Amino acid sequence: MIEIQNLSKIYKTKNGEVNGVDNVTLSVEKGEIYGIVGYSGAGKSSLLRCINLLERPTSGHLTVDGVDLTVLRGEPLRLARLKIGMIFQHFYLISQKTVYENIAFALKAAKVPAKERIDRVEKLLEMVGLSDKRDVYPSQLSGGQKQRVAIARALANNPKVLLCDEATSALDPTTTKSILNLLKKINQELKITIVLITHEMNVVKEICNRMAIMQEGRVVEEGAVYNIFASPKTELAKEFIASVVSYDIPETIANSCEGPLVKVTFRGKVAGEGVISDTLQQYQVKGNFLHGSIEYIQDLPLGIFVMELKGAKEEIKQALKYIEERDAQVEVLRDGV
Ligand SMILES: Nc1ncnc2c1ncn2[C@@H]1O[C@H](COP(=O)(O)OP(=O)(O)OP(=O)(O)O)[C@@H](O)[C@H]1O
Repeated sequence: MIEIQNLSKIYKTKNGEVNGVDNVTLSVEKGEIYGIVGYSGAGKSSLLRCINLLERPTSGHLTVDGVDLTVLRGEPLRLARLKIGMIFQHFYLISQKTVYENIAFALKAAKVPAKERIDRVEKLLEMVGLSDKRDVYPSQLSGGQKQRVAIARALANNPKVLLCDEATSALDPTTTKSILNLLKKINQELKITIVLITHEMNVVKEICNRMAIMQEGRVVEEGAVYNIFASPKTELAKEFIASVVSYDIPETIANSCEGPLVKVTFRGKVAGEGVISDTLQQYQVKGNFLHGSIEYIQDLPLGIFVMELKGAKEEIKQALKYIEERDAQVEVLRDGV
């Protein structure tokens, strides 16, 4: 649905050139929810804004639904942009207009006849769960409700793609969850492809299928969210994952361990097969659990356990071999003393 090839965005400032996006290549498939994460200044907004040409890329290629947007200008570009909705952290609703008028405004701009507008706005309000707020002004709404109005407005012209710029960053955790559920519903029911940028890894874990991690304008890691959580390659990916699930053992605890410290990772249904208890039953080994959890990413379990193993060296070796044979990943974090 979105093909980005060698895309760069260079800003010219008084103090010289700044590389907002540096030679990024990635593709977003039709119907997926794609997350782009990175710290402040990584280039997320610049990249997102290039997708609908709010920023014109300095070089590179960009197609959305088969259309090369970079060659369009004027009316053809305006029409192509109608197929790309966008929502923002700070909603950007028109304060002097009611909820109804805010949404109808997007339809009016697209020259939808007045009669059709009424029906369409009613449907959109129902979709985002705000039919009862039709005639109130934005100042009378909570942050979550304002974002729902912004989502309805972004969907007004039946876009194929929805771009979300830190859409939940100004919301509390409960409201964030409800907005993420709404985005999931929109993705599934309306088959809209979603690209979101965020600095919160839990947002990506909650709803994205695939993701890219950006740093200094470049994509440093990319792939299925599950795979990145299960085996991150870069230090940056590990840092972002640690902000959601951390398996660090305090130094004092690690130092008091005599046996080897191992991290065992179970992917998918293996997580529920009781591999560790089978191992401890079959071998003369004791396991001292120091950390452990089963996370659910896109409803697929990912189990990670850190434990100290106690027993004879050979017996521990055999036990670890057995765990690996049962399709789990074993990483020895520290040898025993
Ligand atoms: N209009 C602009 N003019 C000059 N430099 C810019 C402009 N917009 C962004 N930049 C620079 O481009 C780089 C990437 O910024 P960008 O806003 O895309 O990052 P970000 O990851 O979205 O960060 P944040 O989460 O803080 O918004 C930064 O160094 C920033 O200072």
